[in-house]
Amino acid sequence: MTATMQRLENVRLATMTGEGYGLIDDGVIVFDHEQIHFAGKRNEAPDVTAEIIDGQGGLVTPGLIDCHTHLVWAGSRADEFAKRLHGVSYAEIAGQGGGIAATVRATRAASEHDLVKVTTPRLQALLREGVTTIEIKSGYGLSLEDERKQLRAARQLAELMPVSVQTTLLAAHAVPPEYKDQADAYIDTVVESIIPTLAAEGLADAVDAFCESVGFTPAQTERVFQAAQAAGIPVKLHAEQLSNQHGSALAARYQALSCDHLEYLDEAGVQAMAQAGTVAVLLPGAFYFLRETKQPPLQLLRDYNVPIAVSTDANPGTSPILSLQLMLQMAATLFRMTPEECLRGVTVNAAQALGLRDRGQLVAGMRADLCLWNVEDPAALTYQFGTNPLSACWYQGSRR
Ligand SMILES: O=C(O)CC[C@@H]1NC(=O)NC1=O
Ligand SMILES: [Fe+3]
Repeated sequence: MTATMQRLENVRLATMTGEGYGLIDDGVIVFDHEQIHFAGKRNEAPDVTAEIIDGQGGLVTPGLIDCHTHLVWAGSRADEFAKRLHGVSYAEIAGQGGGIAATVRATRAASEHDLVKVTTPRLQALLREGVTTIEIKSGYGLSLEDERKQLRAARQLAELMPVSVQTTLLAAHAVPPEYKDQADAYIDTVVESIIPTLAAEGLADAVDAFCESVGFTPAQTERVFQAAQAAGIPVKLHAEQLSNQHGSALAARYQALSCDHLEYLDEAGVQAMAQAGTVAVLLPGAFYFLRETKQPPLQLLRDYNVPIAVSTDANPGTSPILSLQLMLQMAATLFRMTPEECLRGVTVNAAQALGLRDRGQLVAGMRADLCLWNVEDPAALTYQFGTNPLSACWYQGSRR
């Protein structure tokens, strides 16, 4: 134990251990910059010299984890949003050079510094709501130089702000304009150059792909997985978002950390994910923004004990949403997840979706990333939105 020991008391702990909240009333949590040293009942707490913090009867959870974002991008698609509401179709907008291509053009034109600058307020919005770990994907560069630029910007944000960033290389997000109608040739570049080069530079903690009728085929996706495997990097997948490409079963064969979206996931895919220990990441923001109607198979995921995470999918096209607390509410209201499942979805299960075992629960030995909330019932974190009940947040034992 160190001189900077802190003892947060007079709180209720949502440890996120076991199946539900793992609640402990009249709790105490003892921590420093290195780790949590004790989380449990006051009468079992160690007698150590520490700075005492009165939690005033609030609720303590692990720091929140947003495990699926495209947070680094330049430009805006607000104009497309307006056009759609004026009756212009997606196809017309794409034909006018809109969609992901518009964000690719703007991101390619931005410098690494520009990307850090425009992403900072987005990240600040998420930190204000208690996010202490975030995953940030590339995927708007679609060339070695521009994918590198996005991932370097993501790494810089972790240096500049009190948050842990996991990067994901999503070069297989879309076919860039210079490879129009040559998807296989672009995948050649992705697997032969972009993945091995950026893996060697330590810029990618995971590799992802968009396996979809409007994205890449399962065969092209598998080539991406094989390149990631050769580079020793785990994979995840945008899967079954708009149709059933059986991408989840493919990802499970590569022990994917997670499969994400999953509105069109079938039982074979659920079974494969369960056997591989792959996490299901549900993205209610994109479901809502696209006015999707096909629900992810929540009961099947429960029946097969597939861990379920929830995330913002923050991106300029299908989920321009910078509130993880709103995702808790939407996951409950739109997908009918229970409040316990929702909170587990942004803590312990979100950590597993990123392959992280040192966070997401209030357990001795884990990181001291903590949120103190001005609520009594943990369900209030899922029930309400538009108000931020966060009283205090500690990142690696330091109050933010
Ligand atoms: O429209 C965008 O900018 C990204 C869309 C986003 N990417 C993906 O693979 N699925 C999505 O919903
Ligand atoms: Fe996404």
